[in-house]
Amino acid sequence: MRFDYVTIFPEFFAPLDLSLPGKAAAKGLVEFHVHDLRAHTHDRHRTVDDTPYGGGAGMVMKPEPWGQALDAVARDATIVFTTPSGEPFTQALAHELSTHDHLVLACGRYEGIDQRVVEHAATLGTVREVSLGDYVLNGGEVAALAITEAVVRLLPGFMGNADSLVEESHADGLLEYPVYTKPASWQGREVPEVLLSGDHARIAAWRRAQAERRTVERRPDLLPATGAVGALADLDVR
Ligand SMILES: Oc1ccccc1-c1ccno1
Repeated sequence: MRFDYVTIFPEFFAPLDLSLPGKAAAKGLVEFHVHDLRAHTHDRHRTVDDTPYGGGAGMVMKPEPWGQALDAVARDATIVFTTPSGEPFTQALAHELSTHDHLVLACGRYEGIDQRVVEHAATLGTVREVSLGDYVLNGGEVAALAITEAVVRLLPGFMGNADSLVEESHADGLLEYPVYTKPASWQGREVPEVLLSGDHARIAAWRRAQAERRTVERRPDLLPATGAVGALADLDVR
């Protein structure tokens, strides 16, 4: 799987050589290519932005550098524009993107990228406008790194123990249950007895109930998708 990044801050992607993405690259599972948008400017000041038509505060990213950059790297790719006005990035979308061979992460700044760039990108490949969440960042680079990590860890052969992917939060539409490890007693706080019982059926039931309770308490918006609403009436999380 190939990832291309178009950004005015290429140094933002230095962490890709570290940790999980770095190991995936070393395993030959992925390759990362970072492109400086300013390499596609032709004026002395390497200009990438200008004032918005229609007025308003801030600056808009000019179409010409983006058009040239995407023409160079994005043909037949899935082009992901990270933007606060995009579709929510979810575990389901991470899974979907992990099945694509070539992702181009287009990292906007300022008040955004001229909309005609998105239209042009759709003539090159498949366009997705994706938001990390309902908040505002200074640019799309942080979102691009988060999307990269969420996608790369789903690639076959990447996670040493693929079983761990099954029980993660959102893997089954629920939040993850609470986890414990040694010591069994810490500062007078005990590990729930059920987890020490060796009764795997009871442990599984307790974990499911805990995951459902957490989801009801913290993310009720997820419940219709899981069909777990009916089971919540008789939750037994002792
Ligand atoms: O706030 C942003 C600014 C630029 C590019 C992306 C974002 C963003 C915010 C949330 N997800 O993406």
